Amino acid sequence: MRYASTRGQAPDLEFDDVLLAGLAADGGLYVPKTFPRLDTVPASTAPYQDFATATLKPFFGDSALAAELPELTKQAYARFDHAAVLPLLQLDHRTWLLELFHGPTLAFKDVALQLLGLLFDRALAKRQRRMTVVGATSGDTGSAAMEALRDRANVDVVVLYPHGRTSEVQRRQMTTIPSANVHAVAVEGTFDDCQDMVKALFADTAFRDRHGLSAVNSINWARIAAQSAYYVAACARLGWKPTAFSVPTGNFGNVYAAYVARAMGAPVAKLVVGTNSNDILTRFFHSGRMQSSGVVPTLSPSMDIQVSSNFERLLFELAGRDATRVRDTMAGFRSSGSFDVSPAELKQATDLFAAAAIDDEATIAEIRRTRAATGITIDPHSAIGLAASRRVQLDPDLPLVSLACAHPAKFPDAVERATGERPKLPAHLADLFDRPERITILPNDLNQVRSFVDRVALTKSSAA
Ligand SMILES: Cc1ncc(COP(=O)(O)O)c(C=O)c1O
Ligand SMILES: N[C@@H](CCOP(=O)(O)O)C(=O)O
Repeated sequence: MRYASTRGQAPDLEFDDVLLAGLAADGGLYVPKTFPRLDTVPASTAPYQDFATATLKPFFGDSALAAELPELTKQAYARFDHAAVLPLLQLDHRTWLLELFHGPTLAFKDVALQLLGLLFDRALAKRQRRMTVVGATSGDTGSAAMEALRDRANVDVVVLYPHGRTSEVQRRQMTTIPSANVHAVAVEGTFDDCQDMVKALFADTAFRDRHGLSAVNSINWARIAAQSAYYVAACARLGWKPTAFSVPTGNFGNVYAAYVARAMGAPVAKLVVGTNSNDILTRFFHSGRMQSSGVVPTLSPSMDIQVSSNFERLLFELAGRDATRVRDTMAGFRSSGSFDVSPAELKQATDLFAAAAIDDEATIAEIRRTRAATGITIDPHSAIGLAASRRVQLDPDLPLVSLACAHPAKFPDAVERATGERPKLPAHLADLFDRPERITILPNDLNQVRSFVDRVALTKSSAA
C-alpha cells in the first residue's frame, strides 16, 4: 500500500513512513494511491477493537505493524470507560447518537490518538530513533496527544493552542500534565495561526529533519484511517444498510474519515457537515466558493476554524486526483483567500455532502431540546451535529447517526446556560481545577515558536 501527496511533489511512501512523516514534504497531505476495500466486516455485535483492526489493516500494506493490530487496538480501547467503547444510543425512530468521548481526555480525538501513541512507539523502536511532535489544537487534539504520548522517552510533544480561546477545562487538561516531555504553548492568535505555524515548521526541511518532526493532527493519514473505523462499526451495528451521518466539523478530518469509510465499501449514504458561525465549509457546499474570513469565538471553540486542512484531500478527489491542480489551487487560496470549484465538481460534492451553519443561540436551543426530548445532555459541538441534521433535506427513510464528539463537562458554561446544570467531570479529572498549571505564552510569531521547539529538544539532548 503506497501513499502519494495531494500536491504531487513529495516521494510516495509506505504506511510506516507516512505515520512518522505526518505532512508530505511538498506541504501536501498523504492519501492512499488507491482506496483499499474492506476485506472483512466484523459481526454487528463484535467488540469495537475488531472494527478498528478490520478497517485499519488494509491501510498497512506490507508493514510489520499490521500483525500487531489486534493486540494494539485491544490495548488502545481498554482505556475507554464504557463497555461498548463507543456507544450508539437511539434517540428516536431514525436517529442515533454515536458517543465518541469515553476515552481519557473526553473527546473523539482519543479514538485515534490512543492507538497512534502505540503505533508511534513500535515504529520508532524499529528504527531506533526519536521524534518531536508539533501539533495545533483548538482544544481537544492537544490534550489527547499529550495524554497518548506523555512520559515516552523517545518523543517530545509541543502543542500550540490559541491563547484564551479554549474552554478552561480544555486548557487545564493540557497545562496540568506534569510529564517533562509534553509542552502546551498558548499562542496569541487563532487556531488557524497555530495550524499555519505547524505547517511552516514542516516546510522548513532542516528543522524538520533536525527534530524528526511528526504530526498528531488529522494531516497525519493514520489519524484519518483510525477514525474511519467508527463509521464502519456504526454501519455494521445498524444492519449494514445505507446510513446518513451528521458530523460537527472544523478541520474536516472527522467527516473526511466517513468519506474514506465509504470509499472502502461502507454504506455511507449522506454526510451532513455541521459548522458553527465559522461557516466557511457550509458556504462552500452552498456555493462552490471557498472564501476565508476571520475566525469568531463561539460556544463550540474546538470548531473555531476557517482553514480546514483535510478539505485538501476532498479537493484532490473532486479534481480527479490532479495534484498539479490541487497545488495551484492551494497556492491561490494562500495568496487570495479564496478559490472556486466547477459546477460539475460542486454537484459531485453535494451528491454526498450537505451542510448547515448553526449559531450559538441555535446551539443552546439544541442542547435544551435534546435534553427535554431524550434526557441526554450533549456538548455544544454534538449539538451542532444534531441541529445541522434537521436543517438539511435528508431522505426520511435513511437512518441517521449524529456524532457526539466531546463530553459535556468539557464545556460546562455553555451546557449550564442551556440546561441550568453544570455537568461534572468524571472521577479521574475531578480535581482538575486544583492541579498546578504550566503555561508558556508566545506571540503569534513563527521564529519564537521555532526557538521554543529548539530549546525543548536541546534540553532533552543535554539531559541525555
Ligand atoms: C469536540 C469537537 N467536535 C468537532 C470537531 C471538528 O472535527 P474536525 O476538525 O475533524 O472537523 C472538533 C475538532 O476537531 C472537536 O474537538
Ligand atoms: N478541533 C481540533 C482541531 C484540530 O483538528 P485535527 O483533527 O486536525 O487534530 C482540536 O481540538 O484541536
